[in-house]
Amino acid sequence: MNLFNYKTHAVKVIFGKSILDALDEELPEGKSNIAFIGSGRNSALVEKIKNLEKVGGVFHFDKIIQHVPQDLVEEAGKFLEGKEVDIILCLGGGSAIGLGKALVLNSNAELWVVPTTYSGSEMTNIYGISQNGVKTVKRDDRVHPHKVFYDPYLSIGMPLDLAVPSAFNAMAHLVEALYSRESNPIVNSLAELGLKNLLAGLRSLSQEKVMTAEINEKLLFGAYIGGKVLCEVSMGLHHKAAHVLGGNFNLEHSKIHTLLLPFVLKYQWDFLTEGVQRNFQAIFGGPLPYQTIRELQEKLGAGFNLRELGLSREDIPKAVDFLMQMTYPNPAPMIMDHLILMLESAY
Ligand SMILES: NC(=O)C1=CN([C@@H]2O[C@H](COP(=O)(O)OP(=O)(O)OC[C@H]3O[C@@H](n4cnc5c(N)ncnc54)[C@H](O)[C@@H]3O)[C@@H](O)[C@H]2O)C=CC1
Ligand SMILES: O=C(O)/C=C\C(=O)CC(=O)O
Repeated sequence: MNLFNYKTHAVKVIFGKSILDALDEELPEGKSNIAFIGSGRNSALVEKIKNLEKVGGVFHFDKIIQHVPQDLVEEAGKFLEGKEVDIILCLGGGSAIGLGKALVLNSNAELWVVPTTYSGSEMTNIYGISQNGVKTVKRDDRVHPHKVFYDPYLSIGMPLDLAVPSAFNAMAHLVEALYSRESNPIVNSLAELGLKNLLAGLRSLSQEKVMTAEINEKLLFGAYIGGKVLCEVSMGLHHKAAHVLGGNFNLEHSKIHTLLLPFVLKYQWDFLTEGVQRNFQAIFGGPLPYQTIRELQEKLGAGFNLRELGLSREDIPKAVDFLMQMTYPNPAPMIMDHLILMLESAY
């Protein structure tokens, strides 16, 4: 008998329906006022939402900045002051969703999310706000979205240099869930399912070289499960390293996740149990899954290195210092020289 704890969150997921049809069905009777958080790229859609029968007013805040600066939260808060908002509707990537999460902390509105990348933030109770160059990441169940809408046609025009790294960001959540100390049979099965969908989507993309609704559906499904497991179990070295390199050295979020993924999995490999190794091998279809991942990244034009992402070589020991100061469960021991070697090879 396996003994485990499993905490999950109440959220309604509407997968595969056009966002306008889905909103029409999900909005309560009467007239709802909506705070729409999403970039100006969505103005045409906002006009269509305004025309839905069950919509009262739509207040569109269109300034989105990665890592959610505190000043931006205050600016958006002022914009919404005095407006009776029933629903905060975020449409965009992790940055738009992050701003919506910060706003819902001071609001009685429900948080509804339409993700257009694969960050997975729409399925988590995690939020981050940055101030004076420092990003603070917390968990709070009040920021977990109430409803999530996945519309594969909406983000079909996503450029591949955004889609590919973002899909590897989702893969990182699933990979770390598979070896998380808190994992359990439910999270394990979910992680396998998510990885199979992401791999199928990425392999099709590497052949077809163009995003289709079918590929986007697979990637969105993998991202949905990726966000869910990110919320449900603790993450290890990979996420801490991405947090340090992204937050403290300002490297782009999804690209740093992409780069770290094979290097960190290699670092962990010998410390994974045989059962976990076999699980990875079965999912990725080869003896060394970290190699399979890197080869797939190269085929997709995402075989990045730390130098081109903007880190200077002298910053490697500084980054490792930050990592050594953090405490978190991880399969492989944190050994300073080994971590430096890992980042040197990623450089
Ligand atoms: N709280 C959580 O659970 C999580 C939070 N995050 C946070 O989310 C942020 C990163 O989110 P990402 O989604 O990677 O990037 P992002 O939200 O910063 O978007 C990157 C760029 O792509 C554009 N974009 C978004 N969707 C598009 C589409 N379909 N077509 C064309 N352009 C599009 C955006 O306007 C932006 O310019 C980071 O701050 C990260 O820390 C990421 C994962 C989980
Ligand atoms: O940094 C945040 O806003 C919160 C969590 C994440 O970004 C998770 C991740 O590293 O993808």
